[in-house]
Amino acid sequence: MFVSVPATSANLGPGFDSLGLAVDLRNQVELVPSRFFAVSIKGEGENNPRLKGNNLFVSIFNEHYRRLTQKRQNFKFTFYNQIPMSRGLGSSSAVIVSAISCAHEAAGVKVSKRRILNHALVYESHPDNITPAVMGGFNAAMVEKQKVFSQQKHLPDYLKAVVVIPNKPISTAKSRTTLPKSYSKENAVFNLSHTAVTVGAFFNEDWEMLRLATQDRFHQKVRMKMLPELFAVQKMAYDNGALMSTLSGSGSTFFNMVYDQDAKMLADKFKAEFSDFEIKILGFDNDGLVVER
Ligand SMILES: Nc1ncnc2c1ncn2[C@@H]1O[C@H](COP(=O)(O)OP(=O)(O)OP(=O)(O)O)[C@@H](O)[C@H]1O
Ligand SMILES: N[C@@H](CCO)C(=O)O
Repeated sequence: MFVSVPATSANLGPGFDSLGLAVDLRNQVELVPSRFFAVSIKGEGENNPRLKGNNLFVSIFNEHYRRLTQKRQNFKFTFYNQIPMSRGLGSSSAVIVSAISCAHEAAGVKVSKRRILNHALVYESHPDNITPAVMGGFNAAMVEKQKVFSQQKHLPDYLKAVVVIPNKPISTAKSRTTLPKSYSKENAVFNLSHTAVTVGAFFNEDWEMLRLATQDRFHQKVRMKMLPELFAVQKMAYDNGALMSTLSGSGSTFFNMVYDQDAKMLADKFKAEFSDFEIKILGFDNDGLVVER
């Protein structure tokens, strides 16, 4: 059995802890019952010995498998990872969502995507990455009484993401501690109004509106100062036709959305200027969590 989950870009500028979308880059895990516990990793993380032991996936999987079956059973897990770790592309959400889904599959218990999402909230308290990871597409999400409520919009093929992935990781947990404890009314109204128009622009496919609407006053500047080249990345994106250019999650990746025909030109400019960073052109993912039995 295979379970796969896409990478995600969260916040999308002003929509802190609420907005996110899924891109076409996946972590896949294969699960086979086995006499002995075994982990094999291909791709991202394959040289990280910490991931071979009791990693985040295995601990969440075991917790749910035991809850569902009251049994202990060994499995062989093979991970095919494409999502870079701690770079703001939702690697932790992909792991959390795939572990919960795999545990239900292995236990033979049917489960809806909505229920998986609500379980995922226990491990990641903000819903902006886990929601597109499960549902695919663009999502606006909120939490009420420990449940996620969200609205989804599929994204068209004629839009592409050009992602700039720095060689430096940023831990979400650590980066959240650097954010202000409170915001002025003026800045709160700024982010609230820009988030509202961003959501409207996605739903109405008014892509040109995103340039103005996706500005933020809550988190981006503070975080970008940790890697000041990101200011130049954002300027280059806007100078070369980007529809939006935002810090992806807590960083360090920068997410740039463009029309298909502008993607290669922008990617080439980034490659020429930021040779230490990885540049990828990605489509959007409208499927979210996929299980293949
Ligand atoms: N493939 C993986 N296998 C096991 N654990 C992983 C994997 N990918 C990520 N993790 C865990 O998630 C942590 C990274 O989570 P973090 O929230 O800091 O980054 P992110 O999810 O990539 O970024 P963001 O939340 O900003 O999108 C890693 O330190 C590791 O514990
Ligand atoms: N909304 C989260 C996304 C990263 O997981 C943050 O900005 O910290």
